[in-house]
Amino acid sequence: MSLSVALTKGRLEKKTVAMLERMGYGTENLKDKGRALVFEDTKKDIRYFLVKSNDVITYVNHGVADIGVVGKDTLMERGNQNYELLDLEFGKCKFCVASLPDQDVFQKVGHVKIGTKYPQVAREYFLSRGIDVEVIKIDGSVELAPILGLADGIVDIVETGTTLKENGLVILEEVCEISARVIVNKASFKLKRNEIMAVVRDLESVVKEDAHKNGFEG
Ligand SMILES: Nc1ncnc2c1ncn2[C@@H]1O[C@H](COP(=O)(O)OP(=O)(O)OP(=O)(O)O)[C@@H](O)[C@H]1O
Ligand SMILES: O=P(O)(O)OC[C@H]1O[C@H](OP(=O)(O)OP(=O)(O)O)[C@H](O)[C@@H]1O
Repeated sequence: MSLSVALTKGRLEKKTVAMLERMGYGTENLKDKGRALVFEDTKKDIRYFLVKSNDVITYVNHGVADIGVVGKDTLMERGNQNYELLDLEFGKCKFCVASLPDQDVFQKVGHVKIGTKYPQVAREYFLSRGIDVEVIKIDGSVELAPILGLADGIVDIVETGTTLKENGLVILEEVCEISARVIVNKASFKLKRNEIMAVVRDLESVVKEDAHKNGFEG
């Protein structure tokens, strides 16, 4: 049975395609893509869609894609109704709470205002800390919010730390680690278990090879 796979375009795209290539899959169409959005694997009975991260989850939720590759950040924000079968160990970054150095939101009396692209994650984190929070949804350049006084602090993704540093913000707490994950629609997993597991095992063998190379194993 053929498989449909939704891939996150943008930051995760290159590494995902490189991984498929190392698995011996036919990635020519994905690499030479022009403006196309659907790509047939030239060796396997698989078609790929390249979409934004939130849409990966939507396509997998609806079973239009059997498998999805998406960041843990997006899964945490949306909530996951699919199986999360594998950590691909790339696209690594962290969710952090940050602020200006003299505005530690964890020391503030009364409610704190947090600017973020991830309102659900921010709300849950502050509630778990027993802090009364007002979350302000921002679509980008989140670091501006405390600088301009829109919020006391932010919850955002930190990779190298450069954006925080260049804007004079500091990390107050690390919320959790993020990386790219493989999700599978539950009904698809019943109907196409063998085909899906073959892909997941191929992905896993590349992940393990890298872990071995990096000296994290054996
Ligand atoms: N420095 C980083 N900033 C943001 N995301 C990162 C970073 N490093 C890795 N990632 C991962 O890459 C995924 C895709 O990020 P990308 O910026 O391409 O798309 P996006 O978050 O949907 O943003 P946009 O709305 O601008 O398309 C994120 O969901 C996250 O898992
Ligand atoms: O720690 P760093 O390596 O500096 O990366 C983190 C930055 O990258 C992301 O922003 P993005 O580039 O997606 O732009 P955006 O602000 O428009 O979301 C994220 O929201 C941080 O601002």
